[in-house]
Amino acid sequence: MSVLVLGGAGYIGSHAVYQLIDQGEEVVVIDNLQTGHQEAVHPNAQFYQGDIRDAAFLHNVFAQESIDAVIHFAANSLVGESMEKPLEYFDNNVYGTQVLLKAMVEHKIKHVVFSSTAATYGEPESVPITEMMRTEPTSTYGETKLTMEKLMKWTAQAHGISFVSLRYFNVAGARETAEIGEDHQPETHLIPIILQAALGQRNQVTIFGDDYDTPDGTCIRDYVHIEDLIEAHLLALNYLRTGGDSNIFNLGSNQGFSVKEMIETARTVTGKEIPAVIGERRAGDPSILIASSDKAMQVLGWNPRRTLIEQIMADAWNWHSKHSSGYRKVVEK
Ligand SMILES: O=c1ccn([C@@H]2O[C@H](COP(=O)(O)OP(=O)(O)O[C@H]3O[C@H](CO)[C@@H](O)[C@H](O)[C@H]3O)[C@@H](O)[C@H]2O)c(=O)[nH]1
Repeated sequence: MSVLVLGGAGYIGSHAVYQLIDQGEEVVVIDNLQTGHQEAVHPNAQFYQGDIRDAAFLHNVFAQESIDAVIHFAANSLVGESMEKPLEYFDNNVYGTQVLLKAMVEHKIKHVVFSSTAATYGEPESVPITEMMRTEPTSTYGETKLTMEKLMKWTAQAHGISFVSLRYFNVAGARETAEIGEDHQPETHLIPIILQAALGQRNQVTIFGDDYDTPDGTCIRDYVHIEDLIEAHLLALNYLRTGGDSNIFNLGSNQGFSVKEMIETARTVTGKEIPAVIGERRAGDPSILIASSDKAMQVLGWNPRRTLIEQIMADAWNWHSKHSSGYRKVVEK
């Protein structure tokens, strides 16, 4: 049987495919290559280019392949962009998931691991954030992911499907062997931006606000190494295949670093100056997001091992310095 990875050419999906293949799984990848890069797809995966909103296309893939489980990463995921294009986000993320679930029901596929986000919580009442806390997204992106979780919950209940939703905090780093890494277009994520500045591809990093209620005034985030994060997906797959009930888990490292601390860490790791200036706050940014991942540790047996921020930064730098233009030829200044 194969695992179907939807969005397997994106940053997180491509890392999942590599680890699944390392573990001896047969992998089928679907990606529309809108935000993914074909070079990121593992050469041993069976690749289909197409869109999950295309019901006939999905039906053909399910009919051709022997699939027992799906890992669903296929979604637009930029908070800022989602505020400008809400309909596009609901269409791709929510409607796409509806089409997927319909195909799963038709083809009797019983398990799905879902890529969710800390953005489902919005501004937290307190940190660390547990899965029991209120979900009140402050962005369209977070709202679409929460809606996708709800679609899954009700469909799963009615049709005997089991799902695990994994709410990621700030995913960072790259595969240690550096075949694949983090490259978004346009780039809005902090670590790639810092490292592009270290490579001289940007003149500086703009810190989005230094007047938050945090020790140095800049936003605090919980950065989790992508390889640890993907290990949780493999554990979730095993959990579902062995009869585990539908469930939701946070994935973070239970520690927070400010934007200033991240820039300082990058200066140490890269040995580069990395000029930084203070800019305006970015709309929709909560001041502090830190996960409690205790539930994933207890129920799934998750054991994140790459929790040193210097190591996360060093692995990101390893990929960026070897692929200085990402998956493209031209990098925007
Ligand atoms: O040029 C930049 C880019 C980012 N930041 C700040 O750096 C922090 C991290 O930003 P970013 O890397 O864009 O991540 P988040 O906005 O925290 O969102 C990430 O983490 C969320 C979960 O917490 C996911 O849902 C999102 O998909 C993912 O982009 C935030 O405080 C930003 O304001 C800057 O100061 N300057």
